[in-house]
Amino acid sequence: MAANPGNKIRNAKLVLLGDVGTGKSSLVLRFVKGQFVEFQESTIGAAFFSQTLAVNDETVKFEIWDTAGQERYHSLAPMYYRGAAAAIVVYDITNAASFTRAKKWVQELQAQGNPNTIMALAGNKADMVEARQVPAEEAKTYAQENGLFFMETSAKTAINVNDVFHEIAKRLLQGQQAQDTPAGMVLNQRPAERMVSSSSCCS
Ligand SMILES: Nc1nc2c(ncn2[C@@H]2O[C@H](COP(=O)(O)OP(=O)(O)OP(=O)(O)O)[C@@H](O)[C@H]2O)c(=O)[nH]1
Repeated sequence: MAANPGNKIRNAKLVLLGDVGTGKSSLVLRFVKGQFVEFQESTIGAAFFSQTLAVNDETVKFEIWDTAGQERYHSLAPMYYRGAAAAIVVYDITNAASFTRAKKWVQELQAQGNPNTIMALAGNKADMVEARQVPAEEAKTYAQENGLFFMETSAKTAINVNDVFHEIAKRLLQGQQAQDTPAGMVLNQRPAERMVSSSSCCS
């Protein structure tokens, strides 16, 4: 649904974390540009994107940091998750080690991050069920026990990709109503847009 002109735009910093090759960049590319590439290059450092999403008559402008999964960039991660309103921790359903890594990211966020950060767990590559190593039920239980919401996604087929961002936007807006100044969000008064702006840099 398109937002009304003159509605509020809420800026929200969002970070993607997860093991190398789990599909973080691919999820962002799918969400921001509606595209998928089979041979997505590994991220160096981090890449920045922005995308707006309308929920009812309100608009969230996501400022997205897509971090590099390679271990050598681990020490940079706090720069990106600090002050984030939301985090998507990504694993690959065909790679059990990436689920173990995802749990470590959750632990780190819980220990170092902002307690108000909305956390999503995305089991990506859901189109590859024949190679599944992580049962959906196991991830769902883990997410419930740790205060995350969980979805299996596919950047390739687009299944649940917009839904993850939409659910985050909804929760951010609900949180906004409950709290006057939630961390990581800035309130602006600007004309409404629906998924209209996108940009990237720094990859
Ligand atoms: N089949 C399938 N392949 C995917 C999916 N998402 C990503 N890939 C592929 O997985 C590989 C890695 O994807 P990336 O998006 O680069 O993964 P990343 O997590 O950003 O990797 P780093 O930047 O190295 O941390 C690429 O070859 C993608 O085409 C998916 O949903 N399904």
